[in-house]
Amino acid sequence: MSSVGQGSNFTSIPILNYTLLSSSETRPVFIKQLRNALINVIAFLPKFFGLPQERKDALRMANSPHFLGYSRLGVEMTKGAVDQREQLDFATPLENTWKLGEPEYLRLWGPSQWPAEEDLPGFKAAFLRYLKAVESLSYEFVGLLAESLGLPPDGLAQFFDARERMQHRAKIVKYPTRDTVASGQGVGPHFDAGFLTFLLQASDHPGLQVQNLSGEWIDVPPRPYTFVVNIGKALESVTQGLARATSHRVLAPAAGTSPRYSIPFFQNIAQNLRLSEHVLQFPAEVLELKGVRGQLGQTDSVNFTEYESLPSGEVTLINRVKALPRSVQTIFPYGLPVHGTAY
Ligand SMILES: O=C(O)CCC(=O)C(=O)O
Ligand SMILES: [Fe+2]
Repeated sequence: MSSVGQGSNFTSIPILNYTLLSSSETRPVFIKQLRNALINVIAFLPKFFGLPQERKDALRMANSPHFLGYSRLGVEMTKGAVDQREQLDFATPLENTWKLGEPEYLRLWGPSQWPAEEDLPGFKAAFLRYLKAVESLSYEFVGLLAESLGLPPDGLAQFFDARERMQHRAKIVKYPTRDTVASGQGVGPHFDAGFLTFLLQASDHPGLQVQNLSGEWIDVPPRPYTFVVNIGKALESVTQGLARATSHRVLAPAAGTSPRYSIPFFQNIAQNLRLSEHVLQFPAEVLELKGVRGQLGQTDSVNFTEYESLPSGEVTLINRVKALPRSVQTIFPYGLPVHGTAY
């Protein structure tokens, strides 16, 4: 498993071997289960995207107030420009408990739309296993991260509700080649929302890039059975910038090659937090590391800047509204619930 970000600037992506952290007998078992889960889900990607268009459209995101479902090529936008990708968003299992009068952002978590069993036997079961394994890894990582920043192992636990009341999101993504799409923007420059993203590059394609501390774009080549771990904007905020959010993008695969596939898992934080009310006390020697890093270059990504001022769930809703304007028109026919700064 690999990770971006380190004390000094980077021009290639550092690799972190999670298995070296094994201290108990259970970890190797967990790692084996995780690897099996990865192998099982990768095989479904061309199968799902190869379904007849009407079978995929039956799961359209506009059916879901939770923004979970299928988005056709050309409906999603980043920084106001169309992304050239097709995707199915789903999430860890959770019933929605929103009631009329409560904030709209509490509608964001709820059940997924899964492909019909007769269309793709085993799809739902394989992805539910995958979600469980990566969710568990993500919580372990948060504990390690807290320790690495000089906090107690549970020092970041206040940003999560009880596990059974949390929902984390994932999706499967297909990037067609430049032969068939209108631009080279697979997905434009952006930050992810919450704490950590575990991104599985599920085919052997270049295209993913991250911005280093000087603002240069660095390739992140896929390595079999590794995750790219992105730092989300909420984690940057609660760590007072010690962990800098990963600015990243995907370039469409070259003409004459084949489609690229990926599976990001986005670790959410609780929905009703105002991060400005949760100021962590880091040891002075850890805070000093920011000075060692020196002046940071500009990033091209501009989203999720509202964490300081708005409830965390609202920040996510603003992003969904900006990124998926067409789905929003159907989900909120009487007008948009929130208007964030334009990006
Ligand atoms: O497909 C990828 O490799 C990256 C996807 C991504 O950054 C996202 O959907 O947030
Ligand atoms: Fe991303």
